[in-house]
Amino acid sequence: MLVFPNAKLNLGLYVTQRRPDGFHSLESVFIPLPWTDALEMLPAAPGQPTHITLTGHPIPGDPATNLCVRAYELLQADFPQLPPAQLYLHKIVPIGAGLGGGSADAAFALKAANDLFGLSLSPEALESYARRLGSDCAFFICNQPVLAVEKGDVFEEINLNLKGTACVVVYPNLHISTAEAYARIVPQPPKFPLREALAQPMSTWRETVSNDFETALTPAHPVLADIKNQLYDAGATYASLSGSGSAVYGLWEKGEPAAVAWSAEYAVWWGVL
Ligand SMILES: C[C@@](CO)(OP(=O)(O)O)[C@H](O)COP(=O)(O)OP(=O)(O)OC[C@H]1O[C@@H](n2ccc(N)nc2=O)[C@H](O)[C@@H]1O
Ligand SMILES: Nc1ncnc2c1ncn2[C@@H]1O[C@H](COP(=O)(O)OP(=O)(O)O)[C@@H](O)[C@H]1O
Repeated sequence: MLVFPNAKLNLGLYVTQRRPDGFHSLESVFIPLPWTDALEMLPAAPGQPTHITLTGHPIPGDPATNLCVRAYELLQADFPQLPPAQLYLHKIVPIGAGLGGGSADAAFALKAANDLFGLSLSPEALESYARRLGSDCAFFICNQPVLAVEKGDVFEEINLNLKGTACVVVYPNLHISTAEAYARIVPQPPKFPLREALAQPMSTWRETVSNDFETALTPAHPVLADIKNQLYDAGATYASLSGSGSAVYGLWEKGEPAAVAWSAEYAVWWGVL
């Protein structure tokens, strides 16, 4: 079974509270971004253990602890009938970019195992496995725009239609660890409630929708502000850091992005949402 785990963008991100478990409560709207990896899952050859073959961007860490393998093993613990699996992951989405790529791979591995081996798990059951793998992993089970609260793993519906919006995402080849990014934040309530702000025309978001990580990380990484300014110069209606960075995106409510000569060291995706 071949699936294409997609990235996500955060529209607004407010870190509101430090929780007793050391994690943080947040408020953010997650939307799917059609920048994808490719993940294939099939039963392993007879006598072979579960194994992952990795191509594309190198992924830090031991392949045996790759999030796709961990997702599969989590299901195997509850469904001993699952055979060893052979996984192939071609990594395209930048890592440590605030695009949730690793979480997407894990969520799509859960969904692929469910379909391939007929486990008949509901979306809610898959979400509870996903929550055990990462805070933003559960989003990728239903993979539609939501207002995320708590640890980013509890969702409220939001009426937001960005279909047809042009989008440019720029990753400046800067790996920012999510844990370190959270450590730089002083939690506080949002200045403008996110749901209400996003209900207004996109042209107002520049003044009302922000990302606490962008404020905290830009002084140490001025390249983030440079990219954002270039996106606005190219006509973006709204531009922001995604998640804990370092990818910065622009959205065009109408029209097309003007051409920008991005550094050859950057990874750039553009398309329509
Ligand atoms: C910041 C966000 C916003 O969408 O996205 P990314 O920038 O990673 O894409 C997410 O909260 C990232 O979620 P995820 O990447 O799944 O984080 P996890 O693996 O669960 O946690 C990594 C580390 O981030 C911190 N963490 C994460 C989530 C949260 N609500 N509070 C936290 O304090 C903890 O220090 C944790 O050890
Ligand atoms: N399949 C995977 N793809 C990406 N990262 C993975 C994967 N499996 C494990 N990881 C680990 O997860 C970390 C965070 O990855 P990622 O989800 O891309 O970050 P972010 O959500 O900040 O963009 C990486 O540094 C890597 O060590």
